[in-house]
Amino acid sequence: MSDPKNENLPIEDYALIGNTITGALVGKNGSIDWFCAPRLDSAACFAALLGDRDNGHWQIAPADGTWTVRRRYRDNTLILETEFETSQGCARLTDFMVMNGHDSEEHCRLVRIVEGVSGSIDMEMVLVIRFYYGSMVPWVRRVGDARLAVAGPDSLHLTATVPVYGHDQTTRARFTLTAGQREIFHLGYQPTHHTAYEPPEPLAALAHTEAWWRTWVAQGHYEGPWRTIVMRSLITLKALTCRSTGAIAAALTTSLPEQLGGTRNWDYRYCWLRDATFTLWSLLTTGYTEEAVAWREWLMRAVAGHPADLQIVYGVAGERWIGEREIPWLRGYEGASPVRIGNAAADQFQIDVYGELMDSLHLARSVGLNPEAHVWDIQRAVMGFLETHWHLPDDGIWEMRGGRRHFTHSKVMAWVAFDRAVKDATRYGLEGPVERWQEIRDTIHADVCAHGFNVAKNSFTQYYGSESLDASLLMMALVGFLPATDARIVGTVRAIEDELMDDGLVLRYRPQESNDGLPGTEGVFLPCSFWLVDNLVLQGRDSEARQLFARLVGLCNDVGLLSEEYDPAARRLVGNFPQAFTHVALVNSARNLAGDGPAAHRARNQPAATGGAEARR
Ligand SMILES: OC[C@H]1O[C@H](O[C@H]2O[C@H](CO)[C@@H](O)[C@H](O)[C@H]2O)[C@H](O)[C@@H](O)[C@@H]1O
Repeated sequence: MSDPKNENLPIEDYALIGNTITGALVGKNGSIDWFCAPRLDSAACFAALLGDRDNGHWQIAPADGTWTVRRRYRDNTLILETEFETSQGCARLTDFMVMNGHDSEEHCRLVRIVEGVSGSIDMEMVLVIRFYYGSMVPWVRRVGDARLAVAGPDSLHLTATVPVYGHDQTTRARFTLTAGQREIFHLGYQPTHHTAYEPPEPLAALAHTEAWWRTWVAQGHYEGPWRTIVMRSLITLKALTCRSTGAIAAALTTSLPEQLGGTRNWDYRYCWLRDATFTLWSLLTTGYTEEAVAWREWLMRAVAGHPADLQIVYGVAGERWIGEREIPWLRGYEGASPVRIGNAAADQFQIDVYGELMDSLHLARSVGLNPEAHVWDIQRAVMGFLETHWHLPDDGIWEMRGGRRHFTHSKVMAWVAFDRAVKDATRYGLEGPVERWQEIRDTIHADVCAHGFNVAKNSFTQYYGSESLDASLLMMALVGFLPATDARIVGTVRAIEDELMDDGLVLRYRPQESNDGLPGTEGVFLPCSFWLVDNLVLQGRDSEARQLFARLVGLCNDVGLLSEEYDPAARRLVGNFPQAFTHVALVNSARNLAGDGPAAHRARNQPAATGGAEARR
């Protein structure tokens, strides 16, 4: 039953389950092909997603291998139900990770309940555990009714209501399900040195987990249009937050390729200041304040130290060392290699993160989440660093590896940092130097308008003096740098529509024009496509905005999930999955379309529209 062809499933065939410390991807074939434990940035013990079946997976499905599948999440939860319809009848598989308030970050429990719905179906379970990213075969032994798999520091306990047997470094079970019959499998991770293990009572855990998610959802106040898809995005964002540390990861996976068969394969299981602040915007403005407080505490711990040592990305507990390396024994998703863990972007200098940081703390204050006094002290220290560094070239929002430049978007975000510093100091009576910040803010504005705008193209461009376009410029109006109706912004949006789109969706930039230091190319970037929706809304191009939004929502898979990018030629999702950045952008656009989103909120902060005469050069 387990796929003998060893082919990877399409990315859109996966659904997410998780416990807000780690998560797993369940395929439409009932196979869990990606699972890192105990944290989402720990080593994977199922890594078939990035290699072969033998790199670790756990499949429960009808034995004859031919079925049709329907899937859904139980309403407002992260509990997945997969129904297999076969010639023998129908079976329902319910998958979830136990939400247990008392669980430490070192434990994690996966439960799979399979029920006969009709007929009498032969079922099979195949469990291949390979610790350390698919490389380590564990020693498996019986402990009472359970099987215990151990490899060094990691162990997994399997309990099942049907007999299991070991063969060829695989644990298997075969059983027949009749209508109304229920069988339960449970797999728990814990560090090997924790000798005592207590499996949960699965049905009580199911009820508790369902109630946990419903209670969480009920805390929010999003009632606008597209509620189903927006709530699924918010639940996905919550699943990517780390309950124990407050961090917010960019995605669940590493190395799902930006181009099928390509080398642009990166590890996203970390906390980017940029992605996390964006996520915060979505959660905070839909009523989820607890996550904002937890993230702010995470942030203050992570950035503690000299402002010059601030990184753009950290491990989920704030670890600074997340050095990038390749995993040569994994062949890569559909052969896209290398598979990388860690991320060298941690050593980059990216000016936009200062703007995102100041903007998110500004938002937190504006919704009444008044931070402790030391938060402003850290912000002032960060601003002191930015005063002497904003004018330097940097690596930019897209983390290009082709050398530092004066990226226009980076300078705009430096403007945001000074703008929000001035506003916070003025509104809340906080210590300045306000006048100096005002001066620098105005200097940066003039600098961007003088050097980032290309008269011939009637557009802002990727970096000072360049001819190239870049979708990050769509943020200029969204952060309030200029009004969306300013002639220069209108020109930039038009230029992006004319030159930076593929099949009606937005590319980040054209790699061949932008020297990003990498071979190959990539798909269209879904967050940027949502940013275009936001700009269209702000320019009053409502029906075009709605049309584009509907197209983007249509790219969600059957359970409402999106990755980072989309390949219009192959008509497939590409890049890491599910991706916070994309789901944030979806939530923001839905709210912007309803007239109550961040774009409108930030637009209220911006200077009056001008014809842009001062920008001519
Ligand atoms: O495409 C090259 C870069 O891709 C990754 O960065 C992207 O993902 C980050 C996390 O979502 C996001 O913050 C960034 O803006 C994106 O460009 C990767 O992490 C980089 O190492 C890589 O150079």
